[in-house]
Amino acid sequence: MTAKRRLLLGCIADDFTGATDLANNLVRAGMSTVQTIGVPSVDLASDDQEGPDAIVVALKSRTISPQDAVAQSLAALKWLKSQGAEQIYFKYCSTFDSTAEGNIGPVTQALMAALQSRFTVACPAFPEALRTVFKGHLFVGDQLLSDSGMRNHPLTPMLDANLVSVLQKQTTLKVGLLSYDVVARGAEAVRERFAQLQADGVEVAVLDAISNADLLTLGQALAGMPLVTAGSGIAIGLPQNWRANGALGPAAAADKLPLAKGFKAIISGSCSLATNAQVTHFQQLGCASFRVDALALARGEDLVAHALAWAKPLLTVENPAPLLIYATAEPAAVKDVQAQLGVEKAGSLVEAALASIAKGLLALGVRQLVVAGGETSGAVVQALGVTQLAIGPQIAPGVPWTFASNGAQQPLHLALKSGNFGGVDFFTQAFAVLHD
Ligand SMILES: Nc1ncnc2c1ncn2[C@@H]1O[C@H](COP(=O)(O)OP(=O)(O)OP(=O)(O)O)[C@@H](O)[C@H]1O
Ligand SMILES: O=C(O)[C@@H](O)C(=O)CO
Repeated sequence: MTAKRRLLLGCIADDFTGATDLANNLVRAGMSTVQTIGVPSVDLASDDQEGPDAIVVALKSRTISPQDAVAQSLAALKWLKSQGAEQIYFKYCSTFDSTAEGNIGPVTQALMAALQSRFTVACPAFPEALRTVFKGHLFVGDQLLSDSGMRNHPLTPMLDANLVSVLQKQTTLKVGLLSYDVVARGAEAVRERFAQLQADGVEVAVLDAISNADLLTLGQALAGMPLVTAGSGIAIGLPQNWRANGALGPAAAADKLPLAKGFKAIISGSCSLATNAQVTHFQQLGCASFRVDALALARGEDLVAHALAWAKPLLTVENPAPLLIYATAEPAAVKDVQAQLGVEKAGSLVEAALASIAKGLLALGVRQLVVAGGETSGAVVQALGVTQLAIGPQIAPGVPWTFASNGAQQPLHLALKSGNFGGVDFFTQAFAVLHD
C-alpha cells in the first residue's frame, strides 16, 4: 500500500482560467497538482491511493453576487479541509478583477473567519505575465492597471490601480501595505513587518512584488500562514517551504498528457486587448473563423446551429488546421451591445451560445480545444461536463494544455486562456506546443 501523500496546499480559484494558471505555476514549481471543476462530492484520493500535493478547486465566482461567491468559496474550503489541506490559497486575477462590491474582499473576509485567521496578505503580482505591484499600485506592463485595457473590461472594469483603496472598499477588514523596501530586505524583514502591521490593527496586507525573486522572498515569509490570497505568482514561492522541511520532494515534471488526436478548434469570448489581437492575427493568417454576434443572438437568431453548420464541412482529416468561433469584439462594440442588452444579459447570452457551440464541436469530433476568457471557459467547461483536469505543457505564462481526465464523454485536450495572456500568435502556437 502506498502512503497517502499530505495535501500541502488547498486552493480556491474564482475562475476557471485562473485555476489552470495557478495549477500550472504549482506544477512548474514541483508540486503534483489536480484541478477540479467545482467542489467535488467525493474524496480525491482514497486511503490506499497517493494523492496530489495540491488541489485547485475552480469556481466561477468572480462576477456573481458576493453572497453566492462567499457560499461557494466556503463550500470549497470545507471540502479542501476534509481532504486535509494544510494551507489555503484564494486565487484571483493578476489584474485584481472585481466588481464594485467584491468579490475579493467578501470572500477573503469569510475565509479568514472560517479559518479563525486574524491576518492575511493580498498579492496579485505575476511578473512573468508583466503584472507587478509597487507601492500598492498594480501595473500591467508599463501602465497602471487603470490606464491598461482593463479599464474597458466587459464585466469588471478596473478604474483604480491603488489596491489598498480598491480592497478597502470591499471589506470591513483593515487593509494595509507592505511595500517594496521591506521585501527587498528579505523574508525575515517581511515577517517582522507582518507583526508590526498586525500590531497596528491591519488584517490584510497588500504586498509589493516586481520580480520572481520578490515572490520567492514573500513565499518564504508566508510559510505556515493559514490563508494566502493572491494571483498565481505567489505559487512559485510557496513550494520551497515544504521542500525545506522534507514534505515535498525534488521538482517533478508536468504531467505527460495522452497523445492528442481529433480536430482542433478555438472558442473565444474574451474581449481583452490581447485576445482581440490574437483573433485579428489568426484571421490575417487566412485561418477560418466564424463570428457570433451578440445582438443577432438577442434577436433570436440560431447562431449555434449556423456556427456548427459552418464548421462541419471544415472539420475533415484533409484539413488539420484549427478553426475559430468568436464573440470577441473591440471595447466600443461591447459597450454598444451592453447598452442595448444590459451587461449581465449580454455576457450570459454570449457565454451560453459559445458553450452550446463547444458541445456541438465535440460531437463533430473536435478533441483539441482552446477557450479564451475566464467566464467563457467556465461556461464551456461546465457545459462539457468536465470534472477534473490534469496539467500538461505550458503554452505561454499562465496557460498550460490540460487533459480532461473524466466527466467528458470523449478524451479532450483543453487549453483555457485567460483573457490577457498569450502572445499574438497564441492560437496557432498552442497546437504546435501540443504536438512538439
Ligand atoms: N461581443 C460581445 N458583446 C458583449 N459581451 C461579450 C461579447 N463577447 C463576449 N462577451 C462577454 O464578455 C465576457 C468576457 O469575459 P471572459 O472572462 O470570458 O474574458 P476575459 O475577461 O477577457 O478573460 P479573463 O477573465 O480570463 O481575464 C463574457 O461574459 C462574454 O460572454
Ligand atoms: O491571474 C490571471 O491573470 C489569470 O489567471 C486570471 O485569473 C484571468 O481570469
